[in-house]
Amino acid sequence: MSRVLVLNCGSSSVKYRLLDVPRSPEPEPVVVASGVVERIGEDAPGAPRDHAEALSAALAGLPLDGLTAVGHRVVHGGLTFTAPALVDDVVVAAIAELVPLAPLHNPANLAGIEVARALLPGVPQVAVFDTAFHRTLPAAASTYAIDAATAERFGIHRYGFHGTSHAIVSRRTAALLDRPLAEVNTITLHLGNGASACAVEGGRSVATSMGLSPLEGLVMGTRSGDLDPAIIFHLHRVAGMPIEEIDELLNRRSGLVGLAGVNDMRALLARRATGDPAAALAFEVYCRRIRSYVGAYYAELGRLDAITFTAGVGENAPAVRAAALAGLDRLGIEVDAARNDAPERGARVISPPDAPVAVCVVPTDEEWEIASQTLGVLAA
Ligand SMILES: Nc1ncnc2c1ncn2[C@@H]1O[C@H](COP(=O)(O)OP(=O)(O)O)[C@@H](O)[C@H]1O
Ligand SMILES: CC(=O)OP(=O)(O)O
Ligand SMILES: [Mg+2]
Repeated sequence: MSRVLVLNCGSSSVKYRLLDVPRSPEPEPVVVASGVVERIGEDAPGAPRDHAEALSAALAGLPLDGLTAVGHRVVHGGLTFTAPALVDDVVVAAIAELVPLAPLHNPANLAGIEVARALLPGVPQVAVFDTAFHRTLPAAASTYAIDAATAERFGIHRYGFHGTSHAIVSRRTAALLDRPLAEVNTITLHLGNGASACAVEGGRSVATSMGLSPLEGLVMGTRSGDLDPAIIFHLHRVAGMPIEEIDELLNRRSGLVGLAGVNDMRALLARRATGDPAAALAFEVYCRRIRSYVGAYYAELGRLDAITFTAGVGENAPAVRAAALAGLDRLGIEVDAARNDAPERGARVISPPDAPVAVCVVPTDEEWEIASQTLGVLAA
């Protein structure tokens, strides 16, 4: 039995989960404790001042005796990290060097690592990167068509994110269909606050919608996803917006919140149900973008066995699943209304029985994937 603490440190929150993992062959982890400390750095009574205070609060009272390891979610591993890494000073320095590529995410991840090292001396710490799963992208998929020397010099490259989720969800899709992973081609749709699509060919990521940063691709709660880069020049030159303000606009005031004033899909669906035209349009833009990626990745894969929805929206919003895949029956993609609307929670198929493409809902479990990769590093 191993006990692993998984930490996902965001800019204003720390999510933690303590897992007991029995020995193989088929380890089913037991969640000992889990929770979230929010509002870090907010100027409010009771809000933790910084990550150190938040993490101390989270760890207080947890049964950490005999802890085997701490697994950290680190969003950006650049090209440096193709696999999870045992944390030492060299790894910390390498993650710090990647901060300019993920200014919203990596500093918080790094703070979590530093604080956990200080609070839990002697416990091995492992960094598990969102980007690592996508290091299998073929060059043609990871290369932006800009001046090659400039791209090389400044690390302009499609890195991809949500890799732990796309990895575990594509594996669980193959298991759900009772087929070997190596034979299954899947499009995984991770629709949470951040959202990304991934084409997975026999377990390997071959295309993904997030790129240099987690801003590209699908429409998200507060992020725009894809847009014409000239919009940025226009806002700068014509609207006179400083670059920092445009960054903030596209990352925090766009997507669903920009279009309809709410970033939460539940709130958006409630507004749409009242006939709010802005909410209806935001929903259409959100679902249409997903459909475009499904079409593109189907073409990329050539043969498609499954489309899998996951994360908060993907697992819980039948209306999004139905609308995103509407009109694709000529491609063998169909959603069965009764199956889609059934209030089930586990991994399940929602397409009609003999459909050529299995449409699935598979709950993600990034924490379990991080714990399992963490133990993998220690075993290596
Ligand atoms: N029952 C539901 N119906 C529709 N959307 C939901 C439901 N439950 C959660 N969501 C949405 O899931 C999103 C959060 O997804 P989650 O995967 O938890 O995000 P995070 O990226 O923070 O891990 C929110 O937009 C929320 O509205
Ligand atoms: C990379 C990313 O977008 O992460 P999240 O969905 O947690 O914001
Ligand atoms: Mg998430």
